[in-house]
Amino acid sequence: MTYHLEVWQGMTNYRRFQLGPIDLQIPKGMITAVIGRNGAGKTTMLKGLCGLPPFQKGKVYYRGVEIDFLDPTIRKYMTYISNDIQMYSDFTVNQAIEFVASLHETWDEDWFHLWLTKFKVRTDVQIHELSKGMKMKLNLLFGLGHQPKIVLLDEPTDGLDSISRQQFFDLLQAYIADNNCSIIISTHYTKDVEGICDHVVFMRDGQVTEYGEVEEIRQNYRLFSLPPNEMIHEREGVIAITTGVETKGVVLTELVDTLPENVVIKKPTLDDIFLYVVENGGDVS
Ligand SMILES: Nc1ncnc2c1ncn2[C@@H]1O[C@H](COP(=O)(O)OP(=O)(O)OP(=O)(O)O)[C@@H](O)[C@H]1O
Repeated sequence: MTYHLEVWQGMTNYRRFQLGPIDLQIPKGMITAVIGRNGAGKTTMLKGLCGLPPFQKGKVYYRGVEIDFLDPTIRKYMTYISNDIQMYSDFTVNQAIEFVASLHETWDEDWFHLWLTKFKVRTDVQIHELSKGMKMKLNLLFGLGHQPKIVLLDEPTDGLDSISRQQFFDLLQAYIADNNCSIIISTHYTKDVEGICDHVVFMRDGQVTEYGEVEEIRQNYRLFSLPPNEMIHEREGVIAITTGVETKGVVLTELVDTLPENVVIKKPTLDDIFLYVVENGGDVS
């Protein structure tokens, strides 16, 4: 299978931080969430994938062909959308639209205005007069207006209220359905992307600790809980945290039968897997 976007042995070294080596395959027509705590290396990896800047070592492929990050035409099919919005602050929204549209041959005027109207962004005001949420929505539309095939979004919903967040994801789902593209979203807030993403990449300390289809990963584990006085011994495949209220943890699905009979078993959410496996256990398998 040829994946839409692939990285082999991607590495970046800063003075106090090493990212990778990372191997990843990103499928087409899906949303992939990159989840990790602050400083895990999400931004460094997203930027490496689109060459802003490229990984210091390793190769990135688009539809099976190695990307040459010195080639400016990659900007036609790839976009990196940061949530650090400092754009054209004194322009009116209309002036900014005219400017951004002029930068792209493939700018889709109808699509852009459809979503501008849905998002109710005023166009006659200066950008600095817009609320943070409106700026973030406009920023997203600016990033997608030329209809790129690889969309990298760095913590796109940080600071958005729940309705704006929903609108944001509605747009992304409509976009992916129309464009058959790949969307990669980084976040440190798992609940944000639960139910939205099809694939997930968990990161910790500059490394990818787990990745794959969300449903498959959820099937690999079970969440268990016990009264707090019933301790459970952690061992390979079993991670538990005891609080005053209960002992709770995750277990590899194939080891469920080895737990005490009175455990309550549930299917874990992505958030459970992030908390127990990625952040606490590191590696249960
Ligand atoms: N240009 C740089 N020079 C030196 N160190 C850097 C540089 N950029 C990032 N780092 C370091 O690399 C590490 C990973 O940063 P990165 O921004 O990739 O993490 P992140 O997971 O996106 O974090 P956050 O969720 O806080 O945005 C951090 O320790 C950061 O200080």
